[in-house]
Amino acid sequence: MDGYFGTMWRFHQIRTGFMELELFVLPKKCVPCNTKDLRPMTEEAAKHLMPQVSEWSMVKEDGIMKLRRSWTVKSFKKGLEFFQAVAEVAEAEGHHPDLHLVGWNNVTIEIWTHAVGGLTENDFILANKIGGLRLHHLLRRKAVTEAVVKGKEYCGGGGFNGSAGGEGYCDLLVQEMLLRRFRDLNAMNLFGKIEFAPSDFGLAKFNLT
Ligand SMILES: C[C@H](O)[C@H](O)[C@H]1CNC2=NC(N)=NC(=O)C2=N1
Repeated sequence: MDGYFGTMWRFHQIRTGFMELELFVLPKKCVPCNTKDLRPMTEEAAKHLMPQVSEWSMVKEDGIMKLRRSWTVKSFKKGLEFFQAVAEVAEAEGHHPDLHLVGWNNVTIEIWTHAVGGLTENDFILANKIGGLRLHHLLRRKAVTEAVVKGKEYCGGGGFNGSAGGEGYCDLLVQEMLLRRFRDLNAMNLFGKIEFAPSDFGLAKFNLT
């Protein structure tokens, strides 16, 4: 059964046995912010949609709800390149984020609908499109550091060496945890693909391609 939630949401109610699954499908395109009777969504409605933009957080400042996400870029100039890529998307959507570049390499983007002083579907659409940009070449390779740290944590004495890859000794349970973590990092598509080759005698190798 399909239904509509608010002006633009379409969701499918899929009866899977006893459970009713509601999948919210983001509309493809922003609407002009001066569309008649466009109004800010409630905090409840916004929370319902946050799983669609899982890498973003929802914040409230001076009573205004916004979507926020941060990255660390390789350099100041790469930060501006990052903004340029975001600007292309924003211009195409006719909907614009607030861009912050502080401490030369810390990027934060906030998205909200100024015309209504809160969140609308446009903000979620734009967040999704920004999240879909392949910008890992501009970003500091936190993922590997994180994976290395995780590796060290998980592997105790063994640990990993090298930032663009490495190997370490860890038991199969730890390998399973690392595999899941690397899958999450790869799914975020923020950095190069991390190949993680667990082996059955505890030698876990990973490489950032
Ligand atoms: C008419 C056009 O939709 C408006 O000027 C747009 C431009 N971009 C915008 N971007 C955002 N984030 N909020 C707005 O209200 C907005 N208004």
